[in-house]
Amino acid sequence: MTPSPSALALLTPDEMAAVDRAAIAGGASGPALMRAAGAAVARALRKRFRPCRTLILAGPGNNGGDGYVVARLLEREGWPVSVAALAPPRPGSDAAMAAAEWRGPVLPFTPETLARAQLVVDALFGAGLSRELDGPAAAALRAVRVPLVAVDVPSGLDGATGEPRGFAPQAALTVTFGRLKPGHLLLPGRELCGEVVLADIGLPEAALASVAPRAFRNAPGLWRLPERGAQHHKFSHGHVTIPGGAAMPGAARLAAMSARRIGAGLVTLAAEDTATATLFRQGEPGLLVSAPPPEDLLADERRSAWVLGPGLPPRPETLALLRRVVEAGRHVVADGGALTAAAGQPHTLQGAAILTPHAGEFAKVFGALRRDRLAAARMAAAVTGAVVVLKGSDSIIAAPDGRAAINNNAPPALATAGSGDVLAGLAGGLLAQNLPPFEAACAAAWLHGQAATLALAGAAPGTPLVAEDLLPQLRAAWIAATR
Ligand SMILES: NC(=O)C1=CN([C@@H]2O[C@H](COP(=O)(O)OP(=O)(O)OC[C@H]3O[C@@H](n4cnc5c(N)ncnc54)[C@H](OP(=O)(O)O)[C@@H]3O)[C@@H](O)[C@H]2O)[C@H](O)CC1
Ligand SMILES: [K+]
Repeated sequence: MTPSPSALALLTPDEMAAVDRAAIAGGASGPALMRAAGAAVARALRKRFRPCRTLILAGPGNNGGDGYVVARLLEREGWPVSVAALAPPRPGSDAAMAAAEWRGPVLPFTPETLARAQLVVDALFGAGLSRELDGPAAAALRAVRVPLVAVDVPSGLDGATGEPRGFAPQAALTVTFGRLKPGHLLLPGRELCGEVVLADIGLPEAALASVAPRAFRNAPGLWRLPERGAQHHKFSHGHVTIPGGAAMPGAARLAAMSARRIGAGLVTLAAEDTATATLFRQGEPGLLVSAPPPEDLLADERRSAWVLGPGLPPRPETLALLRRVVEAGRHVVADGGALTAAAGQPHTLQGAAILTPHAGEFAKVFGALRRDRLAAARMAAAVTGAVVVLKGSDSIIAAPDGRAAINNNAPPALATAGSGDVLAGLAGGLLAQNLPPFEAACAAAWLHGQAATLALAGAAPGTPLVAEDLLPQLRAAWIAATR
């Protein structure tokens, strides 16, 4: 079933803290939320592990408070549990109350204590992480050699960015509450969390609704694919134009075949020179091929969407063509050569609808990628006014208004030659069908990942993929998105 946008919402640790405050201001009980959080961790853990010597590493805040609840609930089930407290909870806090209800062993926070554990529950820091992890906390987590279950996030992982601050341990399981955080989906956070369980701890809807989310998990429900009615004809499904060059004619062809398969009414390959036109004419019979120069096609206003870059050289001419198409008021997806042609001059991409850089192209255009890639993608979108798809295993789709989606359905094998051309073609095909740029970019990224997942269904991990394998899967990906 398609999830609702609110179920796809991601909240940063600060936003989650605001939800917490709103819940408590609205009459919810802090200790009850903590008991529900601890119970969710204990439940998830009991499902996956057999009773064994379990050590709870408890920090001074509410993350530690959750840990004391876990200790109590596991012990009640007969587990051999002990707690090692990094620091005592603040007197009078909910965590202090949870700690007072723990009557079992409290061991010194030492390497010897850790060495005896068969399972570690990391309840040191969660949403309240305020600085780099160091000292005994970092040393203890670095020394863990047994499965680790993280409460909310592996301690040290920044829930807003997915980047470790100082250090974050590798968890087998992470149990989080109410909403996922960007850091659960952004690499390396996604890998460090292991399996992620999202538990409902009874946060009131009104409290959750009091914070407007700015980030989302990318999935159908965040966008809808265009509807196709009987009264529609090929022009109402848009016309995509894709200029292509002699150096890499396959790139433009892959983009064009993808745009057709995602429902664009007409797709034209606009040849840069006559030799390329000859090559293009040997392609799919349903593709239109036009003779050079591509600019001649601008007079036809029905050519509403253009994909510029796959297989084009990163030359000033490519950038000049992009400017002419943008100035003619067309929706442009800028990829590959069109992006590299704009190295160091991001303003030249203003007016494009969607930019699809991988990390290397992003750095060339916008400068070295900062550790907070979500913020970097948002910055690039704000500077250019375009939707930016920062491609990777955790592609970030950022809109100029600050909305962002994180895509997490792409298998690693998708990092292959031509894969980006398919993505650009999908985005162009959806733009031509009048999807707004953010929705078109999100849908393209999801369909791309889904097509790859379908192409690899049943294959052993590590099985390679070529971009052409995606094409026959696009129909099934479409169907999956509309269920
Ligand atoms: N709505 C919910 O999701 C609920 C979540 N719960 C749990 O609560 C935590 C968040 O609790 P909070 O008390 O806000 O924060 P933490 O427990 O993560 O940590 C705060 C304390 O840790 C100190 N700190 C922070 N970073 C470091 C560091 N690198 N080294 C040493 N000490 C650190 C911090 O010190 P300050 O000096 O910054 O004050 C605090 O003492 C959430 O993650 C959930 O697990 C609720 O239980 C239920 C509702
Ligand atoms: K933690």
